[in-house]
Amino acid sequence: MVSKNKGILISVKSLTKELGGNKILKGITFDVVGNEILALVGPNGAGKTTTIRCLTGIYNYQKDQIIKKDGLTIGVVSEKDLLWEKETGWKNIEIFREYLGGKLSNSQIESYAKYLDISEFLPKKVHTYSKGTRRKFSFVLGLLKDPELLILDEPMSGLDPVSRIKMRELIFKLNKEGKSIFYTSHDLAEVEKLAHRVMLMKKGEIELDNLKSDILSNYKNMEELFLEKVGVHIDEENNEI
Ligand SMILES: Nc1ncnc2c1ncn2[C@@H]1O[C@H](COP(=O)(O)OP(=O)(O)OP(=O)(O)O)[C@@H](O)[C@H]1O
Repeated sequence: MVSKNKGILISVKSLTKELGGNKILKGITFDVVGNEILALVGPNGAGKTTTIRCLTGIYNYQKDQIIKKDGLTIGVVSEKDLLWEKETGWKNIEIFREYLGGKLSNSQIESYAKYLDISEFLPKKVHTYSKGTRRKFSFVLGLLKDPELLILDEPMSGLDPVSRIKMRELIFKLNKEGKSIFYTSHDLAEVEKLAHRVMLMKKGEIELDNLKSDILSNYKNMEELFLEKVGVHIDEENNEI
């Protein structure tokens, strides 16, 4: 059923995180709202994965810095594919279902796998999967709980162009069905196509948080915004390396 709920799913308030004695997140504040595709972009090392690790509970945080809606179900696709290598795809599904709980039936899983062209791999052991197949398989695992919110860390990295288009269409479909998506990406053209709202993070701070439509009324494209916000000027005619 399509939910029109635009309420707040996660409220992040002045979130800080220190790792190895360095302040990685410097008091970031934002909301993840219902029925939205929210993209988090930013240079390498900005703190995107750290933010996701806090949201998904891999890193601890102060209770009042992240407040989740009661009963919120979250499906996660981490930056690294965390899979049982010596087991088959189906066995992985069984294990994750047991540990995380899962609502999806095997036939629903099959249909996602078929759409992403990986159903032939489900009976095979995970260590035989290519990088792209792993990514797609991890995405299917993220759907196991039929979650209200999907948190995806670079879900399309390593995917070929057709697979990217398919995953984008699948994310659109999941969003139309009522799911919210919070994801990180370095592919600004992709973000321009997929996201409703964009947050740009730099050195552990949120530099910009705006609707894509508003951004594109002020900038030629996401790349222009990104370069301005990270403070890079590229002279394309006299570009020296
Ligand atoms: N366990 C750790 N100990 C110390 N520093 C860490 C640790 N994990 C990450 N960092 C540092 O935290 C900063 C943010 O890292 P993070 O992985 O969140 O960035 P990111 O925006 O996801 O980068 P990328 O785009 O490269 O994936 C980096 O400077 C990184 O070196």
